[in-house]
Amino acid sequence: MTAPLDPRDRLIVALDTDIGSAEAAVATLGESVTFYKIGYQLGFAGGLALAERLAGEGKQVFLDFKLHDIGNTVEKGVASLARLGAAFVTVHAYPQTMRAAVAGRGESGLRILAVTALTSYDDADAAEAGYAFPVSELVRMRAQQARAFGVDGIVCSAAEAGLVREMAGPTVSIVTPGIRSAGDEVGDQKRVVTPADAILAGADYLVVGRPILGAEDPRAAAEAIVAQIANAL
Ligand SMILES: O=C(O)c1cc(=O)[nH]c(=O)n1[C@@H]1O[C@H](COP(=O)(O)O)[C@@H](O)[C@H]1O
Repeated sequence: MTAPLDPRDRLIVALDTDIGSAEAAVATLGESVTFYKIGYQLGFAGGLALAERLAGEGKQVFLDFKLHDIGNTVEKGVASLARLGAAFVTVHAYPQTMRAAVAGRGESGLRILAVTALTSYDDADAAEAGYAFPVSELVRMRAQQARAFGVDGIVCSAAEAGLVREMAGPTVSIVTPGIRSAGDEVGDQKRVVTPADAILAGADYLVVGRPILGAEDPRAAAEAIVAQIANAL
């Protein structure tokens, strides 16, 4: 297991918002959050500078760009991202892409996370995308390949965390979005799990966006999730 010991460091808050709201959220969340995710919405609108600033201030940063392209482009792109000081970057879990990303990160310290099957997909969505087997099979196959290519972590639903641990081995980080507490709006997520159940299933990190940023008191919402993580450990 590579998981950090402090329950607080296992919560990754997804800053899916504009730059002004992201800066306000970071100020409001203060010491309650140590790890932030910057994806398409913020990354393409000033978020890279914020990523560098947060990393410089001692926060952990996860760049969620879900890269997928020809090997040369992925390798060079990851090498460029490695200079920003982030802890994680996502790529889609295709063999060429995973190999290239691992080559591109080199010894930089940036860790490659392979996205197996998006948490907004269920078996019907997988069938619509042309897969003749259930989502869990896709996750199983991709986790096994990720291990073979030396990928550092796996993104999946916590519903598959046990399966991923079995396939990907003891040292890979398991990162789980699709986290919802009882009563939360599910939105477009389909494979959702509560914070406590995600930890009990073996997740190392929980990615949470709207349930925190959309809460009346985001700091209290973050603290409540950290408490649920701590209780489940
Ligand atoms: O790579 C991700 O972070 C990711 C993978 C996945 O399968 N599902 C998923 O929801 N995510 C991201 O996790 C975050 C979840 O946000 P909320 O649904 O608002 O909690 C979003 O930023 C998604 O882009």
